[in-house]
Parts: sequence; structure tokens; C-alpha cells
Amino acid sequence: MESVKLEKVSFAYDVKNSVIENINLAFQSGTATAIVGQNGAGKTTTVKLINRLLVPQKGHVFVNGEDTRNLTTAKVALKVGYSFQNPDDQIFNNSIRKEIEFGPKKNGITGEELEKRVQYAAKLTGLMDSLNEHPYNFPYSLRKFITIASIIAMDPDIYIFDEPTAGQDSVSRQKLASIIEELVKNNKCVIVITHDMNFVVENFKRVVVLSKHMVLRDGTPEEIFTDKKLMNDANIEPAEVISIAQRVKLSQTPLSVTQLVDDLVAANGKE
Ligand SMILES: Nc1ncnc2c1ncn2[C@@H]1O[C@H](COP(=O)(O)OP(=O)(O)OP(=O)(O)O)[C@@H](O)[C@H]1O
Repeated sequence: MESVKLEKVSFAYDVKNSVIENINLAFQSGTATAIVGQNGAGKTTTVKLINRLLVPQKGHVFVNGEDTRNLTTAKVALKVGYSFQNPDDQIFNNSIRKEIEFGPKKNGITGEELEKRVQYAAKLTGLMDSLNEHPYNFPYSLRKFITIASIIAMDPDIYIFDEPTAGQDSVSRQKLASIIEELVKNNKCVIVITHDMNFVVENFKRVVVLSKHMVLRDGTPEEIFTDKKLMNDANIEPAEVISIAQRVKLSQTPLSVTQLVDDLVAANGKE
């Protein structure tokens, strides 16, 4: 099912400078999509149009088939969970449990159902043993998981993560990948803004490239990262595994380190 649809959407913060021009995009349930593009390409603006923090000057944004113009931002927030680029813009409670409970409680969830949601969100984000801790006892990178847990506890249909891997080590990156996989398995629509092309190739089948106010390309990681002109035009770096494969002239396009190693071994004719 189509969870999000942007139809001929244009947006400008001020009349002279258009940020988004006539964009058409659709995101399905049960899928994960990466949105990439250079600084200022309009990625965050696009997702703020999806969760109605912004309303387009032209065109329409549909969430689960409803035009967001006819909905309040609070109503859209029940359907679209948004983890901000900076977790500190989001966290305001003095314990992780309170932070996770806040959204569901505000929407009337109590008792067993509330506890079930807290447990599920905490388990998925690795916060089970830390529920009574103060969020600021955690480093910045791990505070991102607190905001993600708060969204999971709301159980929205659509999840937007803005730069989730920024400053994350490999264990946390793996945890993020597992969270996205679990959400997709549960038929959620996941949209991730990122500059981390290594994370993109390993975890996404669809990549949307934004550049110069528009969608420059919408395709698979193989299609995007093997198109040097596209990457040049969009000013994005290729994923390392693909760069290495091209450098040693491999005919395959590996999407993970394991696959790269396998391809290299095969190319050298060794077991
Ligand atoms: N509140 C605002 N008021 C005016 N201009 C803004 C505002 N927010 C963003 N912009 C401008 O809109 C353009 C797109 O910004 P946006 O944050 O959507 O890009 P982005 O692709 O998410 O960039 P980054 O990768 O740096 O986060 C930029 O030129 C930015 O300066």
C-alpha cells in the first residue's frame, strides 16, 4: 500500500528561493528508502513536508491516502514518526522510560498496552536495562536510540529517521540496520535521510537522490552508485565497497564487505 505520496509538490521558505520544485514521490508500506543528496539539497525539507511540519505552496502530500492539508500536524504525527537529526531537539523527560512513555500516554494508551509498547521499543533499541536512567547519562550517539524508541512506542505507520548513523560506531550501525529490518518486516514504511553511503548500499534496495530542488534519480544502489555522472552531478560520494570494486575493475557490484571479498576471491580464481 502507498503510505506516502508527494504529488507535484513545490516549497520555498522565501518566495525567491525554491527548495523543492514539482516533486513526485511515493513510498510504500513494508519498504525502506534512503534519501541522499548534498548539504542543502532539500532532504530535511522533503520529510518535513511529509510529516506536515511544513505545508507545500503547490501540490499535495498524502499520508495513508489522506491529503495532509486537511489534517492537523498533531494528527499527521500519529501516522508519521520523525526522529530529528539532533536528538536533543526531541528529548525532554528525566528518564528514558518517561521519554518512551510520553507519546503513547498522551494518546490515551495506559496499563498493559503501554508497558507492552515500552518493552518492545526498549528491546528493539537495546535500552531494556537503562529505562530508569537519565537520558543525558547517555552519550549523544546513543540518545538517538532514545528518540527512536519513543517513536516505536507510538506505533506509527511511517518512520522517518534523519541522519541516524551520524557519530555511530559499528555496533550501533548494526542495531540501526536491525531496527529498520524489523520495521519493514512489520509492514512499516521507513524513510531514512543519510550522507552515509556505506550504510545505504548495505541496507536499502531503493535510493532517492535529491539535487537542485528535484529528484535527480530514484533507483537501486547498483544503479545509483555505478553512475559516475549522476554522483558527480549530485555531489555524492560512492560507497566504499563499490569504489574498491571499480578501482580493481571487478565486473560485479558488491553491496557489502563480505560480498566484495567473495567477488575478489572469485576474480582471483581462489576458493
Ligand atoms: N527554516 C528555514 N528557513 C530558511 N531556509 C531554510 C530553512 N531550513 C532550510 N533552509 C534552506 O533550504 C535549503 C534546503 O535545506 P534542507 O535542510 O532541506 O537540506 P538538506 O538536504 O536536509 O541538507 P543537510 O544535508 O545539510 O541537512 C537550504 O538552502 C537551507 O539553507
